[in-house]
Amino acid sequence: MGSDSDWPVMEAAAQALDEFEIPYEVDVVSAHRMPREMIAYGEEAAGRGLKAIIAGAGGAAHLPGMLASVTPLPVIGVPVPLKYLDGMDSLLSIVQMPAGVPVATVSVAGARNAGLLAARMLAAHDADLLARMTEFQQELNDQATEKGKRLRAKVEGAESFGFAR
Ligand SMILES: Nc1c(C(=O)O)ncn1[C@@H]1O[C@H](COP(=O)(O)O)[C@@H](O)[C@H]1O
Repeated sequence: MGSDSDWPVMEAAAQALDEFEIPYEVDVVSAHRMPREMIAYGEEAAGRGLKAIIAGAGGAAHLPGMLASVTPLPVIGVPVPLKYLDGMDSLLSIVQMPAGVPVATVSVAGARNAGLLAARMLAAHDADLLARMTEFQQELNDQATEKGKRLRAKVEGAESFGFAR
């Protein structure tokens, strides 16, 4: 991430990876403030065995795109909302990449989905992880079904006491 101040948002990516027991590293690598280190980080990532990079940054968020330009690994960008502009600045600077240099951009503050997307990328080549991802999706399905059931019971219960829908 561009700064340690992004961690409260980015932590959700780490939590998602924890849930799938995927090892990861966390670091501050700013394109603006430490350009040489950022280039070295990107250039060395694949050789060090990393499989994907989740890059979160706020404001004029050049980090995800710059990393994508120096690594062949998939890069997932997380727009981090700051005090002004509600994250629109970060979203637009991450999502509007020129053709040839892709960054998979998640929603503003969508770090959990960034973690889950990285897990899916790894799962494409890992049968066990793929099975766990399928199980996870089934749990989401079951939870949504349960929510519908609870809501129907509540509304139908209210009606039987004479409340309007
Ligand atoms: N967008 C970038 C980059 C970059 O893109 O290289 N480096 C830092 N930042 C962002 O600046 C914001 C404020 O950082 P500070 O809280 O350290 O002042 C953070 O959201 C960071 O991601």
